[in-house]
Amino acid sequence: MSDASSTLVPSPASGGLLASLDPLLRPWLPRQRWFAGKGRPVTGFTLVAATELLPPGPPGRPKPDSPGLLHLLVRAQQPAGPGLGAVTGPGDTYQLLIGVRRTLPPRLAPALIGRPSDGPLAGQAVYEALHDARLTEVLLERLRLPGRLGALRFARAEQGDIPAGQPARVLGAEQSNSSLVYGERLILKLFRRVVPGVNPDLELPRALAAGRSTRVPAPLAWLEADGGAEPLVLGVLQPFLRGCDDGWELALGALARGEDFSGEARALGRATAEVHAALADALPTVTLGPARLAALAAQMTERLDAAAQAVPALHRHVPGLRTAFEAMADPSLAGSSLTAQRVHGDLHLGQCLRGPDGHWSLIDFEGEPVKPLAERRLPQPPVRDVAGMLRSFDYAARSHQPWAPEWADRCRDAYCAGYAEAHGRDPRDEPVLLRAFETDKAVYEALYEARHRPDWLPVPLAAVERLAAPVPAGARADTGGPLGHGLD
Ligand SMILES: Nc1ncnc2c1ncn2[C@@H]1O[C@H](COP(=O)(O)OP(=O)(O)O)[C@@H](O)[C@H]1O
Ligand SMILES: O=P(O)(O)O[C@H]1O[C@H](CO)[C@@H](O[C@H]2O[C@H](CO)[C@@H](O)[C@H](O)[C@H]2O)[C@H](O)[C@H]1O
Repeated sequence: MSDASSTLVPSPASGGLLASLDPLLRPWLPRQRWFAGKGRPVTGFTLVAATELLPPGPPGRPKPDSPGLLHLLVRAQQPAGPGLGAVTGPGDTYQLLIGVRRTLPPRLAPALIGRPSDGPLAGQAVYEALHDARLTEVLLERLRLPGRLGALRFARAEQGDIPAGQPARVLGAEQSNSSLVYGERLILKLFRRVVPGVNPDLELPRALAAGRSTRVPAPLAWLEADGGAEPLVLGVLQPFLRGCDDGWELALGALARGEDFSGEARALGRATAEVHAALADALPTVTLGPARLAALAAQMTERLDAAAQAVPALHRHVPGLRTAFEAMADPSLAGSSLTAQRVHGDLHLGQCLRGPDGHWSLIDFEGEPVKPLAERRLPQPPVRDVAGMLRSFDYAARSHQPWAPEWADRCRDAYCAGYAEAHGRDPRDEPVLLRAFETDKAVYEALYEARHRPDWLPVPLAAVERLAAPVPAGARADTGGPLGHGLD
């Protein structure tokens, strides 16, 4: 363990701090859902930055035991794992919000991280601050007032109210990050694993807001830290879309009731196409000629090979899956060029929220969390998002007992039809591309599930089996064709 700072200046309060937190954080961090380095031991921590957002009150007076709020950026040292990609190499940086109290009220007991035995916080309760209403209020107040504090910078959008005094609740634990909902009016997403550079989850919603898109909540404020050449985006505050249902829950509900979901799938296709059109208007597009398409195919093959090292069940499918990427690299099959633009990057049913009026919004533009930031920000063929949604209908159908393949086929078709209505291009007319992107996504999912939810691994593996089968020439990607479930 070392307290050496990197490019960020630790506050004076940080001396010896990390050494005393180390024994607490080592077992606690890997248990967190958002911890990206699962499966490898944490061998130590380096302090990147420590900022006191609220100094703890002195015990006794004026208020007995008022809490302190400490903002920490810590680098967790881990041995690199095989095939796990750059972002989970040694030294991912995590954002922690730490509450400190001498006496922990019983309601905060589940948030306890531990009590350091030495150092500046010796004997005090150190806990996850997001569960303490007093501390989440401090965070909101900071976001209302732009400015700097230590390594942190608070910024506000030119437009949009941020109401004060909103009580916060922590959103459910099944997230790659952590979110606080303030008074059912605002939602603050706090990124957990943070990297320097422009974060697409701030960049794209801001660009869409500037273009007056109604499909994405506009950022109201954000929090960054100095990160050398480029800042680290730590959190984004947005309006909370009240009374929304997410597409995943709605799809599972429809399945459970034996209901068709193709009307919603069609509306989702339209919403996706609208967001794509707005992104293409707002941000640069590029043409991918044969060489760039071949390079893209090569990257997908590399990802496949790396994933197969980490997920042995993928091994026997590698030759079949490679054919999907080879076909994409072949201009006679895939066409000689296509347009790439900024896309969502990790679109699935859980990222789609339907309002009480039936209007669909898209959220979470962070991209696939395991990919390096630079890669997530590259223009991509929009079919990447389409493929993500097609996979999601398949996921929903597979998580239903009994498996409902026709339900998924209808949704997949309707989604593409809706997309075509709003965009003018039907994704099913590009079966080679669609198969390549669906394959790339299923491979990503296999890696994701192996790492985070091993019980779910059979879901992407079933798709892998289907996608590894050779495609007859001239086939169209519809429910009766090679991308449908007929081959399962
Ligand atoms: N603006 C919003 N309004 C309402 N709910 C939201 C909003 N943004 C996010 N959510 C809810 O928060 C959950 C997690 O948000 P998300 O951005 O997907 O975080 P993560 O990247 O950690 O998964 C979503 O599934 C959704 O239920
Ligand atoms: O929402 P996140 O940004 O955290 O995305 C990650 O987690 C998702 C699961 O929560 C994962 O999505 C996969 O499972 C979904 C069902 O839970 C399914 O609808 C998606 O199609 C499937 O990809 C996503 O891949 C991952 O990046």
